[in-house]
Amino acid sequence: MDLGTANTLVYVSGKGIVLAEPSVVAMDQKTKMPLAVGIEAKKMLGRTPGDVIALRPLRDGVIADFDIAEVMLKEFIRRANEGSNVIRPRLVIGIPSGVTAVERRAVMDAALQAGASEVFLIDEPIAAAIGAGLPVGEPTGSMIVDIGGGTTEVAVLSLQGSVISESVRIAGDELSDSIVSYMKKVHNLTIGERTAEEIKIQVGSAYPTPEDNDITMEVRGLHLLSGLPRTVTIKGPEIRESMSEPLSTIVEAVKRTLERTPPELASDIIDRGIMLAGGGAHLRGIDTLISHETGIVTHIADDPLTCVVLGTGKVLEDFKNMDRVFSGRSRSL
Ligand SMILES: Nc1ncnc2c1ncn2[C@@H]1O[C@H](COP(=O)(O)OP(=O)(O)OP(=O)(O)O)[C@@H](O)[C@H]1O
Repeated sequence: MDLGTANTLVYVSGKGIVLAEPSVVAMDQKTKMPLAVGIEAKKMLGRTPGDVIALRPLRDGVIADFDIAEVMLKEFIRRANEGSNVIRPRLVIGIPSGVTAVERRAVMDAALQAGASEVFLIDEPIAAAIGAGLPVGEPTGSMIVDIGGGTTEVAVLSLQGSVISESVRIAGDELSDSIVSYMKKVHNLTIGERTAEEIKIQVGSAYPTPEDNDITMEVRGLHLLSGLPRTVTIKGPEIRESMSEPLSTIVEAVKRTLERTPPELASDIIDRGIMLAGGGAHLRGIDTLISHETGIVTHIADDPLTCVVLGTGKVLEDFKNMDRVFSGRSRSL
């Protein structure tokens, strides 16, 4: 399972990826009953009546609301397990490398309470690198940059382990938040997080291109001064500019990791290049920006959003040979 801030994906041994849903739960505030989990709940974000709330139980890659996370995990495990005769499955979960022991424990406890028989944790950068097809098991350096919703994970890996790694709690969510602030400050327009994400995906970019100025989008929101709905047309370059701060934090994390990399592994990375994974790798021009700032060729994984779950899946399928990759393990029930 890739238990992500933005999306949760589940891979079942022998079947492949069986579930990919937003990490969102809609609850009835009065009865405390879940009304929807996943895609249906995401549609409700920012659009709920008074007694319904749509929540994201994870923030910055870690569990922010334990009870809601448990509800979500229970439902996803149920859906992934439908039609199978396994009652309490064994679970491998990818989590950010920078989390504390308490945060790791919270993930294991939530998964056990949600129905898992045993839980293994794997650091997301290792899972992402395995999923992206990097030769993680060999004595050669590979660099992975996984830009998710809540965290950006940068790691240099060799022999199934992470030699140097850095996890910053700045990723796709902060890029969207910067757009919300920019729209408020410059266009006097209040927009929700879903609209900001749409802007980021449709017109956002990390590096200038000649066609940038032609990319426009009509954005609807509430005008701050009149208090009424208003439509504003925005252009690519202003949105890129609005995201410059979180983008430079991501680039700095990559540079710092490179500076700390032992020379032999650095030479492997120059040969192989940097691999980008996570939904943020889809941001237009992010590969060019990182390549320009580091001087190292940067590739985007084939399907960045599925790298972590594919990596956990490969570990699950080859459990005996991959036991060194786990960073945590619960006692079996
Ligand atoms: N085309 C796109 N352009 C820019 N950003 C995108 C695009 N598609 C998805 N994203 C962003 O990718 C992020 C989600 O990525 P992903 O599913 O890898 O994160 P996650 O695993 O849930 O998060 P984390 O690993 O931090 O817990 C979101 O912020 C989303 O807005």
